[in-house]
Amino acid sequence: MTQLKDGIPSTPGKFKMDKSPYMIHRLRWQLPLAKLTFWSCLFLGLILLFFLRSTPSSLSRISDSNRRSLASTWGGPDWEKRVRDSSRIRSSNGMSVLVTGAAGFVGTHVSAALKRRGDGVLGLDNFNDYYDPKLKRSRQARLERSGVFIVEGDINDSALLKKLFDVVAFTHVMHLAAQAGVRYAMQNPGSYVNSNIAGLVSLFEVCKAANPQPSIVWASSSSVYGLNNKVPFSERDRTDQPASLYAATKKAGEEIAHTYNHIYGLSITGLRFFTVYGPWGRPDMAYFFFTKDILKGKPIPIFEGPNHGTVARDFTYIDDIVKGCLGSLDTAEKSTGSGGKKKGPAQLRIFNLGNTSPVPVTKLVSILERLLKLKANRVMLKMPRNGDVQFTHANITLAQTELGYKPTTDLQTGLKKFVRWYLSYYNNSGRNKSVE
Ligand SMILES: O=C(O)[C@H]1O[C@H](OP(=O)(O)OP(=O)(O)OC[C@H]2O[C@@H](n3ccc(=O)[nH]c3=O)[C@H](O)[C@@H]2O)[C@H](O)[C@@H](O)[C@@H]1O
Repeated sequence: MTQLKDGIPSTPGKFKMDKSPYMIHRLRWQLPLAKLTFWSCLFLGLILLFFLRSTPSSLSRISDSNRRSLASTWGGPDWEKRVRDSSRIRSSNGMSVLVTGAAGFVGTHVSAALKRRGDGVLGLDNFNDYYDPKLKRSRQARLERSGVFIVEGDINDSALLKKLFDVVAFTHVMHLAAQAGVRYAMQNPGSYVNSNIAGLVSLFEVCKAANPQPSIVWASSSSVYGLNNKVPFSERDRTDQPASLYAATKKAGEEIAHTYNHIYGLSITGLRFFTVYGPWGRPDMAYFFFTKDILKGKPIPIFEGPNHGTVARDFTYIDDIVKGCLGSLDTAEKSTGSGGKKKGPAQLRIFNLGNTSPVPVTKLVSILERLLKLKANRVMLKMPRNGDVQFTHANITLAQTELGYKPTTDLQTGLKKFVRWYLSYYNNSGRNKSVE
């Protein structure tokens, strides 16, 4: 590209006069053939340059992430032993669970909880840099101390997934690997398609072919309710008006789950998480970066709806979500297929996992101010049209009945635990101070 750029003549003024069709006509006949060929090549080159430059940057980002995943190494007797040891069940009636996205926020908590109660747990994570990978490495170190091995690899790597199922007959898959974040979908759409659609299909393909087939629980999102304004959101409400590409990929995931259940007899449970927060959380989420910016004295952009309308979220504490995930795994029926063939109807479920108590974002900031003993520099902004919805509110009756799901942590209590963790993680440990 640089070469083409460098090839632009230093006297581009010559081209300016070409605006007149008459001049073009005259030049075509007057210039020697060689000159004409030269200018034609240059013109074509410029078109090519323009085309290359206008290619969405997201595509180059996809290939970046592919390159990263290709760089991952796996295999060999030592590696297989670690995989087997980590997946070994240590309690009666325990399960052997492959947790994708194990170095992520929800993945790390679910993996730890499963391990604590004696289930076999193997993590899988590609450690991408959507947010600071150092935080993911810290979560990994914690999990490793409790005996959970995280395989470094991508859910789009079918060979790796097949290998994992060759080494271990997983009874369950907890699929939490995804490209998260509502607003980032406008910057990097390809990443959402790559992880939330292609990655999901890649995982289902391997699960469907496995013998025995595992039962699958996976993370959908409250964002599938999109522009639905019937509150509280019930699983029966319409979900065909997503407000972001992120939501659309999660909704697509729900439909893809239906087909794999229908054709191959895979037992699949989708969980619609409602704005999960807590210790070891995601730095891209508002409660996390508000905390960071209040501490730094930086402005806090707070979105408001039309006519200064309140923007609110059904913030749900991580420990409650973990209980919902474990309840889903525990009540998941077996898949009915084997070797890629369906033998009978299989379970297909969707649950809301929320807190049933929406809180305005302004209130979230007030709680943080009290906990941090600092005044936030609030900047009220009209909610940008970048995928956000004005409010979320879960009806959790179904999860209550079927999973025994009962959230117990209010936002004040949950944020207190988050702030305590945040201060100890970033302030007390010098090695983490650089985290942005
Ligand atoms: O419930 C979900 O399914 C989704 O929850 C969150 O999405 P969101 O609720 O938008 O969470 P945040 O990005 O933390 O935003 C929380 C609230 O703060 C507001 N906000 C965000 C950013 C900002 O600069 N200012 C601001 O007021 C948002 O409008 C929203 O009401 C997660 O980021 C998604 O990955 C997840 O799927």
